[in-house]
Amino acid sequence: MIRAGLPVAVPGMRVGLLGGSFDPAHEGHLAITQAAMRRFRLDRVWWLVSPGNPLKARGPAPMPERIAHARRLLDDPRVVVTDIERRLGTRMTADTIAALRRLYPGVRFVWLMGSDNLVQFHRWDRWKRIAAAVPIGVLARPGSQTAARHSVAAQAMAQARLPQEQAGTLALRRPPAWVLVNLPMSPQSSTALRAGR
Ligand SMILES: Nc1ncnc2c1ncn2[C@@H]1O[C@H](COP(=O)(O)OP(=O)(O)OP(=O)(O)O)[C@@H](O)[C@H]1O
Ligand SMILES: O=C(O)c1ccc[n+]([C@@H]2O[C@H](COP(=O)([O-])O)[C@@H](O)[C@H]2O)c1
Repeated sequence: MIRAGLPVAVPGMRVGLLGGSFDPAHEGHLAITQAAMRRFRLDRVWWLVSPGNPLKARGPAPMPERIAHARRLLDDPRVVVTDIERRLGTRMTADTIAALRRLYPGVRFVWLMGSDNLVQFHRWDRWKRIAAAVPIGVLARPGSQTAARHSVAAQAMAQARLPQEQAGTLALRRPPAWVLVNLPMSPQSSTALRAGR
């Protein structure tokens, strides 16, 4: 599939989707991206730089600034920084995923998130539809693993959880399917960077 301004992917390719504000991008994003590629056997990871998280009151820095910084930080041609949500006009993840599945038939998408996001995943718009549409790879983030394991979404999706040893099959699983993997964790956050810490 080739459409101006959108990343290229061919059927069968395994593509991880890391949505985020990236305000700014940091070592934590790099660490989970590398871990996701390795553990979930992904061919690519797309950083979906969000026009604005629907649950965050504060508006982020301008998109071109966030994208330029993310690209400067990256040194891996398998990772693509994209403003695809702005181009598609989607803001809710459920809509973004539906649009991507239409645009890229046969591509194996996996939604990626830090474990802090699993804690509040049940508050996302149509979260069950997201879980029914794509496998989900959750990456441990300091301070949130226990809450993530006991979260509303984790409990509701308990039957669909894979053991870590099967993480490599995630992209080929019929959703709902999810796994929480441990990794050498990064304490970095955009909030801390914005505060100059
Ligand atoms: N250090 C980290 N470890 C694990 N996951 C992370 C880490 N930093 C960010 N993530 C994950 O990356 C995705 C995008 O995160 P985001 O761009 O909001 O960064 P953030 O550091 O969480 O920002 P903020 O501090 O502004 O909330 C989310 O799924 C988040 O859980
Ligand atoms: O769709 C939703 O309701 C929704 C609610 C909260 C967060 N998200 C998405 O989750 C991703 C991580 O957001 P953030 O701001 O924590 O980086 C990003 O792609 C957001 O658009 C999506």
